[in-house]
Amino acid sequence: MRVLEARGLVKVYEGPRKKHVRALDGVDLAAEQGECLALLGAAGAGKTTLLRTIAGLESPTLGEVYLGGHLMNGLPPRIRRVGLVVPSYALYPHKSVRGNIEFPLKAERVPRAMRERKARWAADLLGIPGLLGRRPGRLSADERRRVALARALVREPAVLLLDEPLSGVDPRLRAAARDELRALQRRLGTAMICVTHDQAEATGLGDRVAILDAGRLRQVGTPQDLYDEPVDTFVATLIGTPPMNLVPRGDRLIGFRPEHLLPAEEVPPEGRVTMPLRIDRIEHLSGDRHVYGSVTRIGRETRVIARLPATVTTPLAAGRTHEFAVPGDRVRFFDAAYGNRTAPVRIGG
Ligand SMILES: Nc1ncnc2c1ncn2[C@@H]1O[C@H](COP(=O)(O)OP(=O)(O)OP(=O)(O)O)[C@@H](O)[C@H]1O
Repeated sequence: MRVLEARGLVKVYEGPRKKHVRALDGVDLAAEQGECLALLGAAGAGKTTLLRTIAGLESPTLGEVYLGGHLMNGLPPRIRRVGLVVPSYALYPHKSVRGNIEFPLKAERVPRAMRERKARWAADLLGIPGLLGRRPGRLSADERRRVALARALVREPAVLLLDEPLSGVDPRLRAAARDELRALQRRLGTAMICVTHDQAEATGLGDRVAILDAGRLRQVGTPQDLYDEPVDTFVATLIGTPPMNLVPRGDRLIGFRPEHLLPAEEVPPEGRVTMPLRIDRIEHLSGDRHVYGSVTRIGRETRVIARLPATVTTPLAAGRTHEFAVPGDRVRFFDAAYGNRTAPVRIGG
């Protein structure tokens, strides 16, 4: 079931010296019940504006927001079935954890007994029932994050909007925090939109990933779709580390991922594209070899990276040239002028 739909959202802000900023420039987006949609984009891409517009904290210049099939334009945030967590968590310092979690219910004049029951339920969900009497100032960053999530969940929203939910989490604990967030969401069955500027976090967290750039959605798809079938060089080089290699050839760019560029003897001859790679440097990373160098023959001489798994034991050394190859079905073609995906061209063996 579709719980959220944004249609043709445009948001124009008046910036300094009356210059207009198009923070959103025609965004169409939908989220299904139980789905986690990761919203990925660089600083200033419009991610926060999109969340705030869905939540009702900003009104769109053009376009509509539907929740549960109902038009939300003009309706205040408190009556929309959404929960929002901002990067700072924005907890009220003078209120206890219980006061913070109950706050959205109080604003709706929910009776005290019901408020207490719901706050307890949300605190149990986040594993923080022991903190209800504390003030935010006495909590760790992780505990504050849990309080903010409990407060966003207490009204049982149909859509949970999380702005950089893991940015305050110690990098070593992020994978566990991500799993926990997904488990929580599955249990509740809400839709979730998570903003991030980290591609690995977006593909790890999202059932689908929406890529926003300068207020426009470049592509929305499963992490696998974006990785295998990027619509343009922006997406191709954003998703995956190291990024996709792009070799200019006439009016095209020939794209292939570092993990698909292997010593030629490792690639079945049928349909492969071969190229000599002059090796500059080899890095060893958790069993893989990252080979840095330049390729020629298939296009203009270009620096590329090949990522070889530990199972590939071909002897290679800096300063040498070795024949490498990419399986034909792994090569992607882009228009050199605009970066859009194009039909394949023959580049020979
Ligand atoms: N209240 C505002 N008034 C004027 N311009 C704004 C306002 N809010 C955002 N902008 C501008 O709109 C654009 C999009 O901003 P937004 O905060 O939505 O991006 P973002 O993708 O969330 O970036 P970040 O990752 O830095 O938070 C930026 O150019 C920003 O400067």
